[in-house]
Amino acid sequence: MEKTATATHESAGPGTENGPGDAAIHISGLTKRYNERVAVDGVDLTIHRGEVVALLGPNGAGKSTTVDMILGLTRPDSGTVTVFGRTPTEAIRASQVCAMLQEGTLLEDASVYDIVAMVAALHAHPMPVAEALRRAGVADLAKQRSTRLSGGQKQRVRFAVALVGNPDLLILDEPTAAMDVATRREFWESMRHFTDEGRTVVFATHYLEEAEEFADRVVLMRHGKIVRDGTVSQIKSAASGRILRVVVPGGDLGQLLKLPGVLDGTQRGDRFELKCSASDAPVQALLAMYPRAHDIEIKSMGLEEAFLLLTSDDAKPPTNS
Ligand SMILES: Nc1ncnc2c1ncn2[C@@H]1O[C@H](COP(=O)(O)OP(=O)(O)OP(=O)(O)O)[C@@H](O)[C@H]1O
Repeated sequence: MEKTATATHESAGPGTENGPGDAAIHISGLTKRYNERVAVDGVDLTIHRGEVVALLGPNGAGKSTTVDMILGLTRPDSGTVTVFGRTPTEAIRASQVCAMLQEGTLLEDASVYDIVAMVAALHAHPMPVAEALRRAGVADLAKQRSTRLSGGQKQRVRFAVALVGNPDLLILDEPTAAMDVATRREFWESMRHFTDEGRTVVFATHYLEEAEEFADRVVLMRHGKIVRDGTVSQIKSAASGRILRVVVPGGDLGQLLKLPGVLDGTQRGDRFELKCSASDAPVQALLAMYPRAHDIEIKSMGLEEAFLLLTSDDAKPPTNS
């Protein structure tokens, strides 16, 4: 059976106004160690109702462990998690949260319809099975056995399983990992419909474009800690650098990397792409050293460059979080 977590549309439970009970998720000092390895390291995070939040970070950053603790599937070593003001277990018992996790097998030899219907029966206020199938784009697969589904189809069935509980909060761990481009687009369209209804969604992803397009807020993790938390544009501006593209006849990457304000770079023949600080110094120094440099193009960092910069081991710790 699919690993799911669920709850009802009842009141938020205990908690003060604008406090833990008011939030969809409230995390304080959350820490999890595996032997000597700290997977999640003192995370504080509040996610408000109606927010769509992307958890981003390189492999091993602690995203899945955080998600598992939000769902009560992993017990923290220290710190607390509340979901709508309750413990994760209470929220799950009360059926307010549903999840779509990375692994989790679908019941073998049952039809897609039966799988989703069985999960619906576990919930207090499920949505009609046909609606969950339609929203997840698997209505035409209703009679198929799960063993005969492709990886992307299985992911969509997992999505139907998560949706059928009709949750206020949906948690997704790399939901589109096995989907092709068209399926991914359909998935996010369906998700947009879901969030338009004012529900809260938290998703872990490696796809920066998904975070950019669908998240109100991006929480960037590295080595078990939150290194940035803000809107996509805030994250981009936190990595306040520039990308400098330039043709330098006879240029030498080693020399260019020594110029003031040049952080990193690549070379293809005479073409260079340099990651620079936001000041004018790198360009001035470049032209002083190579007056024949031409075709200079300067642009702000995109989310991908910001992500790489902020999650690299050389990244400076954030000053505002
Ligand atoms: N059950 C476990 N036993 C031992 N170590 C674990 C376990 N689960 C996670 N870890 C370790 O904890 C760290 C965080 O892992 P986690 O899976 O949370 O990261 P992630 O950001 O979700 O990575 P990915 O993007 O690769 O899924 C990693 O170093 C991982 O090896």
